[in-house]
Amino acid sequence: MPDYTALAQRACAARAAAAACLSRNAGRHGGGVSGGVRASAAVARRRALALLAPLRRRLDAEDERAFGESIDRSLEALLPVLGPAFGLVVVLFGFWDVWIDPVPAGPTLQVRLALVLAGALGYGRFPLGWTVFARCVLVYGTHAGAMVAAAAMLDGGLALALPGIAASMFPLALVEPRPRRCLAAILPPALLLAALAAWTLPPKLVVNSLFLFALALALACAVAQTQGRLRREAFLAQKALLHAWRHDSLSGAMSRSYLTETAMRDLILARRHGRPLAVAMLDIDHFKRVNDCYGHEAGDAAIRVLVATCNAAMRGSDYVGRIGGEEFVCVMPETDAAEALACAERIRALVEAQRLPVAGGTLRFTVSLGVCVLDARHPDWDALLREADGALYQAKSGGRNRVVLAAPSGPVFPAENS
Ligand SMILES: Nc1nc2c(ncn2[C@@H]2O[C@H](COP(=O)(O)OP(=O)(O)OP(=O)(O)O)[C@@H](O)[C@H]2O)c(=O)[nH]1
Repeated sequence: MPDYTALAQRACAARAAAAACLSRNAGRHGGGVSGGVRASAAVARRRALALLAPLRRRLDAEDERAFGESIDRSLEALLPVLGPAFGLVVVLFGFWDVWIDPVPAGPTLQVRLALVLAGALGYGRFPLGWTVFARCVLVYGTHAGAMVAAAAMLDGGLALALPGIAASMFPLALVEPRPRRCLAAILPPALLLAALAAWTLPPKLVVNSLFLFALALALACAVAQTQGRLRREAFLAQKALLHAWRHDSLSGAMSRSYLTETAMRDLILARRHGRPLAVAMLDIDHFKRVNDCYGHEAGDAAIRVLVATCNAAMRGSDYVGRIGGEEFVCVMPETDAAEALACAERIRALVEAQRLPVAGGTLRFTVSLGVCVLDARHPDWDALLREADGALYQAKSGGRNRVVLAAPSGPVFPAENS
């Protein structure tokens, strides 16, 4: 029976300690009214952040890095197309200069051409070799800068060209959805615009132009933010799909298709470099009995334990995949027959030593393994697997709970208690 009096006394003491701590903090931060104002500001900030949460889709650090790399890859592919298209538009706007004011149209065309040519260095990876983001800043900065500078050379041209200059921010916001980076690219031509507007336009027009530009900038940032959120969601969905395709949902082992794809690549590499590669095909012994005696949940638990055991017994570069109900294949690159047999025996012994608490008792089970090492007799992955399957069949028919090497004179590891 709990001592309720003692519990109540402890609760009162805890409340008093918390109140003392709060009043100490209030004193430290100015206390009184200003402490209260600060607390409500913090609450308001928390509420605002909660409201904005759907817009601020956050990924963990690893996903954010992979997401950034995917954005960089798409930028890398788009820059050689969008960059020259933007450059062409900037140069063709020379006709607009002629229409607005033919006198300075020659010099404005020279400015446009010079800046576009300078920016063209960033269209491809060469000759600068900069990161794609740095090249994006160079291309956008010079091209938008050319529009700003040429418009400023015309009488009242900056105010007239403002919609065109502002519109150029939106394609950027679509291809670079990370708002800070987007802003970093927009900032240099925006500062140029502010400086030249202040210099060439009457004060009212300066205020008007800057206000409209700020409005367009805010909209472009909102586009980048929304685009970023949508693309992050698409990135996560794609990652989940890929994971589901690559892994068995029950055991976490590789799926059959992903295992085959990965193993075929390793097999080609092993053959090319003359390196050894071994596979072990394994199958739980009398698994039907496990299911019948302890139920399917216990059978599922045995499958998960088997995969965890394989992963624990193998090197980090080895991998295991599920190719059937209770049939698995371990692939061991850079592994010769002796090492593969030792690893397979380790798996067999570890599984045999397991005691799995399940409903209705403690489950013990064993596995049989057929090991095969890649050699000239195996033209492809299927041939290697066929031979490992043959060795597994021998292990089963030889009494189960054992390892057999797929070679006529290959060593066999009989189980101690089989
Ligand atoms: N619990 C569970 N059972 C499965 C799963 N996949 C296949 N099985 C069962 O695995 C059993 C396979 O039995 P068999 O192919 O007859 O082989 P076995 O009883 O292991 O006998 P041997 O392989 O000859 O030792 C069947 O009863 C399947 O229902 C699974 O994901 N979970």
